[in-house]
Amino acid sequence: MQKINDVRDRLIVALDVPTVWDAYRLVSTLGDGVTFYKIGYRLAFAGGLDLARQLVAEGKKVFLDLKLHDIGNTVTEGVESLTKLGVTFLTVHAYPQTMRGAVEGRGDAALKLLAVTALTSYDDGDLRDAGYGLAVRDLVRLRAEQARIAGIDGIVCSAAETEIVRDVIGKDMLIVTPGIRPSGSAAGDQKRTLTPAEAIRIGADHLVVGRPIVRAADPRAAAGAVMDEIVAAS
Ligand SMILES: O=c1ccn([C@@H]2O[C@H](COP(=O)(O)O)[C@@H](O)[C@H]2O)c(=O)[nH]1
Repeated sequence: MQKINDVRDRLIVALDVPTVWDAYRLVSTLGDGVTFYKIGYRLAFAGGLDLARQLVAEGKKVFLDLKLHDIGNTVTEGVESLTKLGVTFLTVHAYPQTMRGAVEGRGDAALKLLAVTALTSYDDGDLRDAGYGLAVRDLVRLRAEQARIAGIDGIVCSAAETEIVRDVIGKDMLIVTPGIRPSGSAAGDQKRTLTPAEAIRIGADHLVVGRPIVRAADPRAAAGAVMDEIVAAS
């Protein structure tokens, strides 16, 4: 069982902002209440890797959401480079070759690899459009099983699939869930959403929240409200 010692680590705020300066301002606004940040494409391509190093040096945890996917050797070499950043989580797409390459590249480093099963903005129709013959739940189940076999540390899925995934991966792997929407907040492009309380109650380990906090009129209050829900449901 992966133990989360500090309940604050269960909330991961997605730093989906245009510049490193915006990111710093947000981190400073959120203060000690938020300990874990996700850096995705927007910021990674705008100085976000240096920011990741800096946040780690300041004692924050960082989830690098790069969703790597390439031939195995290239993934291995990319992951080897990323182990030097000191971040906690890195995502790869849950394709068997990709995951095996990532595990090889990670080697003995402390970095935890997360496999993205089916993006939370997808429903069964989107999967059909992309050429898949499986429903979301079946694809998530298959990929979670392949991730376990490949030696991956955790699964990214909608919290709605937590029970299916837990059944396949057992207690020793993590379940990290984007697509979290506090009640009343806009879903945006997310199609498979749950509230923070629902996600925690059903057994998700970490919740990723972006726009409901980042775009809130008062991000600190929004993050505080999500954290209160997490604590109450834990
Ligand atoms: O399946 C996935 C994988 C990653 N994400 C990322 O999480 C955040 C969610 O942001 P919101 O603003 O709360 O929707 C975003 O950075 C995505 O790239 C995901 O949503 N779904």
